[in-house]
Amino acid sequence: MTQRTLVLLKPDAVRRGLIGEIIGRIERKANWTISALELRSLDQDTLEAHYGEHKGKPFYEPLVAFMSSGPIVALVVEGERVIEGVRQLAGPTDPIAAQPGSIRGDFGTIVRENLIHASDSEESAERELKLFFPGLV
Ligand SMILES: Nc1ncnc2c1ncn2[C@@H]1O[C@@H]2COP(=O)(O)O[C@H]2[C@H]1O
Repeated sequence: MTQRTLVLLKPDAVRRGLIGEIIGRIERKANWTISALELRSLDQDTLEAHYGEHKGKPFYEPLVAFMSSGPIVALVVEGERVIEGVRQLAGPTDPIAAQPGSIRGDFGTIVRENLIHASDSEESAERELKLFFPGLV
């Protein structure tokens, strides 16, 4: 089942010099392809659209502030079962609960600053890819 997913390397990953480390882990999985990649800063509209489901939750405002605190790297990754696969590489949301060996488990301690976002379903991937890479066919 070939899929596409949106991956974001969050501002903490960029600040800490972990772009290569994290992208390397994605590249080393067999048969996946990075088909788009961009370093950019996120505006408020994009963040509101991306995190709309969390609006009103206590962590929403600090999350949006964090995500606009520096550049992120946005990637499109394609391949067999890539949606589930990248989320396995990332580990669970809370880096302390994440297994060592996963990206969050190896590098994170803070729930908000958990290094990486990856679409959680085909529906989310479709919506998020349109938002971040509107020119994608
Ligand atoms: N309880 C929480 N406290 C702080 N940040 C959170 C909490 N739950 C989720 N988040 C952040 O909200 C983000 C939602 O998208 P992600 O799963 O990529 O990563 C999540 C964390 O960065």
